[in-house]
Parts: sequence; structure tokens; C-alpha cells
Amino acid sequence: MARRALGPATLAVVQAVDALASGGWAVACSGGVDSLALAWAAHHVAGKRGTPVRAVVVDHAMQPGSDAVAAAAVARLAGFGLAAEAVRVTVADAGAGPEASAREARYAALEAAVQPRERVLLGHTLDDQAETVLLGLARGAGVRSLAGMPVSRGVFDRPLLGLGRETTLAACAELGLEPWADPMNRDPRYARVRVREVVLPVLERDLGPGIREALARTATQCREAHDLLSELAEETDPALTADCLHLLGLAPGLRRRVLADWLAAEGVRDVSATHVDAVERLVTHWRGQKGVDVPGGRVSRRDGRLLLTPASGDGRLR
Ligand SMILES: Nc1ncnc2c1ncn2[C@@H]1O[C@H](COP(=O)(O)OP(=O)(O)OP(=O)(O)O)[C@@H](O)[C@H]1O
Repeated sequence: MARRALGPATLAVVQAVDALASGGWAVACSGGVDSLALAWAAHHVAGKRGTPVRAVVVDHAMQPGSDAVAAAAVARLAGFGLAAEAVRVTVADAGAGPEASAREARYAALEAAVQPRERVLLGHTLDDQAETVLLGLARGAGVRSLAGMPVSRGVFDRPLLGLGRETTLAACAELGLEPWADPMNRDPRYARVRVREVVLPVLERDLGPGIREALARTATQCREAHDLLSELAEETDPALTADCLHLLGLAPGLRRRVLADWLAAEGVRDVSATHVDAVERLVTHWRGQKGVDVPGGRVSRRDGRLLLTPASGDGRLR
């Protein structure tokens, strides 16, 4: 019996997945439109290739009934033959807010669930990338955040970064799949939701279509610039990364990257661009100032070198 031809949107998702190298895949699936379309396509492509594929649904256990949502996603995946398991995580709010904490717990659970030679596929789309770039732009956090999400990092791949959300939506419709609508995706308390529902439509209307693609291209270009800076920073002699005279001789962009890397290497977590700018002034505008507070400690300048003093008193950063 002849197989029914794939619809155009389904075909686009399948082609995006088919561009991935062969190997085992664990599709990270929320049951939402993007990862559901991705899961179907991964199941389809892996079936043709004869390679293993499964899905993992993370239950963040943050709302009552989250286990039922995860179970429904597992059932939806099983509905087209994809084996899936639900993994329940405990989200500890470390002060970065519930959204960031949930993301951190999710990535940790997915990394823990991955098997040798398996890749984890994530359903981020061009729209997610455009939103990430705009949010990074608004934060003023430099090329690192403008670089958006990488196509590939560690065990994770994002094969749908080149496709718009309308394609995953249309693919689900073509396939008769009913995605779960995450209420958080419509909650205007989240900046990402306001960017998606207010800012991007205004930009598209006033600057013309193609803004999402342009933002995604910006991400690619900034990633290249970010990678180049990283390479240059790594070439800096470790003995000189806190040497003010040496730092003064570097181009400003490279100097800030070397300083950010130095702070991270000293154990300072969550280094923001504002912290780096403040520390940089100890190098470029030295007037004997007292020092600069950073998370967990204080950076001061002594005998032409930067020095990090932990705030805890036990010699370690908290
Ligand atoms: N609860 C979850 N379990 C497993 N994977 C998840 C979960 N939540 C998100 N992911 C993965 O992270 C990707 C991005 O999720 P996010 O919620 O940021 O975006 P989204 O556009 O709403 O995605 P989706 O439509 O797939 O839910 C998803 O496509 C999926 O691969």
C-alpha cells in the first residue's frame, strides 16, 4: 500500500531532522507544538535509518497536575509509536526565578538521562532564537547573550533553529497531533511572552517581514564574534590575566572577555556585564578606589594586579 505523502510543513521538519548525523536520539518533549513536531519527525527519520530514538518528558512538579500533563505527553508520543518516559525533577529556586530554575533542572535531568552515543534533541525554533536575541539586546549583556542558543552544544542539538513556529504548528495540524498549550507561554508576567506577543509583532509590522530571520542571523554572527573573542582570550598567558598593565594594552572587547573569564576562573558565578564593566574601571580608570563587589566577593587592585577576596571569610566563594 502506498504511504500517504508528507504535508509541506511536516516535510520541512523531517528535512531539518534528516540533516542531523546518525546516532541514537532522545527527544526532549514537553508535549508542546515544537517538540511534538520534532518528536514525530525524529521518529520518522530514525525509523527510515534504523537508528534508535526515544523521548523524555520532564515533569517539573511546579504546579498541581503536572504529572498528568507529563503522562498525557507520554501517551501522545506513544500514540504514534514513540517510546517515552516521564522524568520528575525537583526545582530548587536558587534566586534566579522559577523559569531559570526550571530550565536548569530540566537540562540537568536531560543530561543525566542521556545514554552513551545518544544526542538530546531540543525543539527550539527560529522564533525562540529571535526572542532570545531581543531579550539579550534589552539586557545589554553583549555578544555572549546576542549569540542566542547554539545549534549544538555538549549532548544537545537544536535541529529546528532554522524553522519558524508556524511550520511546527502546521506540521502538527497536518499530522493530526494535538499539542499541549503551556499556560506559561501565554502569561504576560514573563518577559519572553511579552516579546513574543507584543514586541515582535510590532517590529514585524513597522520594520517589515523577515525580522525574525534577521534576528536569527544576528545570533549566528554574534556567535562567531563570541567564539573568536573566546579563542583570543584563551591565548592570553594565565599569569597576565589579572595584570593591569597587560590588561590596559588589550582591545576593550578582549579585555572585558579576559576579565569575565578571570572572574569565572576565580569562582565568581553569574558574572554580569555590569560587574565586568566595574572591574574594568579598576584597570582603565585607576584612582585608588576601594574595590568592586561581585557575587560572593570583592575585587580590588594591589601592586598593579587584580585580587579577588571572598566575602565568606573562609577563603572560599559562596
Ligand atoms: N517539560 C519538558 N520536558 C522535556 N523537554 C522540554 C520540556 N520543556 C521544554 N523542553 C525542551 O526545550 C525546548 C524549548 O522549550 P521552551 O518551553 O523554551 O519552548 P517552546 O517553544 O514552548 O517549546 P515546545 O513547544 O516544544 O514546548 C522544547 O522544544 C523541548 O525540546
